[in-house]
Amino acid sequence: MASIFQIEKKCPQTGARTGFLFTRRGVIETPVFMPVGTQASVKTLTPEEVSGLGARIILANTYHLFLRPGHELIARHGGLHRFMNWPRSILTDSGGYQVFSLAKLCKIEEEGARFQSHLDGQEYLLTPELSMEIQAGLDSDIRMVLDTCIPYPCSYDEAKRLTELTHRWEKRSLLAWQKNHRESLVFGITQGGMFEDLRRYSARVIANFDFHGHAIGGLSVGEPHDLMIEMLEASLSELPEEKPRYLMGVGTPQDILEAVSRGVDMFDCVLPTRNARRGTLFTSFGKISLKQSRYKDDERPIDPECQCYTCRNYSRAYLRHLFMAGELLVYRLNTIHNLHFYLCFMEGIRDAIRKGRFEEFKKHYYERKEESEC
Ligand SMILES: O=c1nc[nH]c2cc3[nH]c(NCCN4CCCCC4)nc3cc12
Repeated sequence: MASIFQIEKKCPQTGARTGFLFTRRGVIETPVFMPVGTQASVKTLTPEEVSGLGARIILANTYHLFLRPGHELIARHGGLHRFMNWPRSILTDSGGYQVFSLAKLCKIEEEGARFQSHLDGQEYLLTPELSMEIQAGLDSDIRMVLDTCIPYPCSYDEAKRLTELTHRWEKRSLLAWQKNHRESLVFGITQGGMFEDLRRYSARVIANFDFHGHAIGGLSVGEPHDLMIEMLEASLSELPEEKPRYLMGVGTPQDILEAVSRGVDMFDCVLPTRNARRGTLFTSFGKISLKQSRYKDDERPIDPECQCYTCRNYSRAYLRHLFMAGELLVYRLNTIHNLHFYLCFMEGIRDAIRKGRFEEFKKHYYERKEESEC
């Protein structure tokens, strides 16, 4: 498989590295955070605003778009890029996790995941082949194999059974992709539950298929932070360094920093966008919530060190007023700020690695993280 990933600089003290990921719709600097655009929209922002914040790849969900408006409609309208006016790269998750976390009465069978739509209760069978067909209709640039996301907690035997089923689904996914999807990239997903031996086993099996990149799945599913890191390390230890590693659904700035230190290149998480709509804002000194009355009369920006449009033009008092009044503008202003924070955080990580100062960057982050709120 042609190399679609080029490592630029490695941190001598940790596993952190910068690199470039090449899709047919552009070059992506890594480590990268992918804003989540589940239903063909990064909620409350236009594609121009998302691009203007520096995003070069977003995530969309196969499960949601299959159920509504349907991948065939989107295909008739020229594919997802045309449909949502986003010309840059799109990664589509395959639906396994959403079926596990959203659908009703989900039954995992050898053939696929049988579930009832959370929208209207209609029954579907999502197979590896159908998942690839949907992602082809969406015409996404990076397509994820169909996997089962193993719940937490889960017994060893059940985790082993679901991991081996996932491996069979991934083989079928890859065969389906090889048949008529070669214009895109295809990533495998490791599982293994919270068992170190299964994590290593799954990573070895997935690494032996011929994927462009490897995702670490089944984490950030409610497990303690330390267990997530332990399972991440076990998975990474068996994945080839020369291919991109993608930690699915992660995460907080701290989780991202710890995962970058261990050699993860790609991230996605709803936190910046979802928290924005809940009035929770990320800052260089921790998080603040507009629900707190202390901001009622506070003329300062969310974060005095932030240069985003929101921080250059609006006060905490104004944003809190909008939030308490239910004014829709606040969802946009908060999302602009939180996505700017995450994308700037990633640029800071890349810059620090390139300058050989990643350890210093990490130390500075932890020093500031618990600063008393300003
Ligand atoms: O194992 C997975 N396979 C396919 N997609 C996934 C997506 C995932 N997303 C997460 N976690 C998302 C956690 N997120 C944190 C912020 C609040 C909402 C939930 N784990 C995942 C595992 C998988």
